[in-house]
Amino acid sequence: MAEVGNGHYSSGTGHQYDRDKEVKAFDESKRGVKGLVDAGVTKIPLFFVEPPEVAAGGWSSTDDETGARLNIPIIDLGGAGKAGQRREEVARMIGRACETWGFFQVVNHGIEQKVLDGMIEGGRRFHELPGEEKMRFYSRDSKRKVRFYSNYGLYEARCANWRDTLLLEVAPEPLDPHEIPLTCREEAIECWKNMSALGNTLLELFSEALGLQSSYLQNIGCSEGQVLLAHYYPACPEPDLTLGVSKHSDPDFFTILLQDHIGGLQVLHQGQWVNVTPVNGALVINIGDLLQLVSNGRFKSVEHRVTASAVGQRISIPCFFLNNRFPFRVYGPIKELLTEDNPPIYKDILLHEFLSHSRAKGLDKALDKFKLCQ
Ligand SMILES: O=C(O)CCC(=O)C(=O)O
Ligand SMILES: [Fe+2]
Repeated sequence: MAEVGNGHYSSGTGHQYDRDKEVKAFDESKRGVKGLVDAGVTKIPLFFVEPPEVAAGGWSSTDDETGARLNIPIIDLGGAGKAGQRREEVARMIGRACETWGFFQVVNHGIEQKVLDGMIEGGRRFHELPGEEKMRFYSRDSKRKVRFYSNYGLYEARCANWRDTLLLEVAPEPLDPHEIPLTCREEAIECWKNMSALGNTLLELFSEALGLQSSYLQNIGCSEGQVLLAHYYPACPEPDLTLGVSKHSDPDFFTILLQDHIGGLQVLHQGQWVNVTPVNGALVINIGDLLQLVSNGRFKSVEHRVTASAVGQRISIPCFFLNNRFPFRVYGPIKELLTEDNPPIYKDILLHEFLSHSRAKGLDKALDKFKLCQ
């Protein structure tokens, strides 16, 4: 079996494969994975090939021990407003979902369907622009608040993913709307405003579920920074050999994710990959590493991945709640949550320490390094 992901690779045919050179050429084409598909590739480049035990074709299970299909919880936010009748009940349900799954879907979240559909279509229009037009947004410079790229960490990752991304850093500093590509400008602004409001409601519910004042998590800056992405997963000619996103947990406080009807997102639950089945109009919410940290491990930042598919294209729109513009902010387990029976399990850490470790680790779980007892 061929060995991949260690710089130089010697294929079964005996010729030398220069991985670094291929990766660089791919990056410098500035056309992303969509560019490969448009060029008509029928075999994926080797730097996309996951080891066989990792690729999606190798393992997937979605049933519990009774054979019933496992699913992440779906929570109805109707009546969960500030003075709503279901507020307490919903906070409890959310708390349970965050403790057990780290993932749930919400319906009746108050964001109009046309805003969601508009953003999916806006994302699609951007990624389906002619290559030359998209190229001018192509960048890996994290100082740029608007950038198109394929594979965050392309050069560091063991293996590339079958996916392109448009990134918009919408907060904490206001993003000049003129910087956003015209093909999705209005849609992105509308989507972000709505997701930002929903994010604040969720933070209140998370705070209440933890037994804290409603505004606690907002007050410590959990919704200060927001990054809106439009991922594009082209159809893949060899979907069993690669992934749309490798297994990872999100390095933020939490994520709101809009996905289209294609599917492919999977959550690692009790050792099994569970499909996050698309529900029309629903949004997927997941806890990130930083909420796991501040909740002292009570809320779980759960690993997930996206499979590649022969059908497509799939579009997803995550909004990450993370502020990487205040690198010297310190986060650690919230003191009010600690007792003799619940001592801190993590250190207090500087945001930039955590983020640079998380970046260096690529897409693996970074929080473990900051445990007090290793
Ligand atoms: O596209 C998806 O469904 C998930 C993407 C994801 O996990 C991420 O961007 O961190
Ligand atoms: Fe993720």
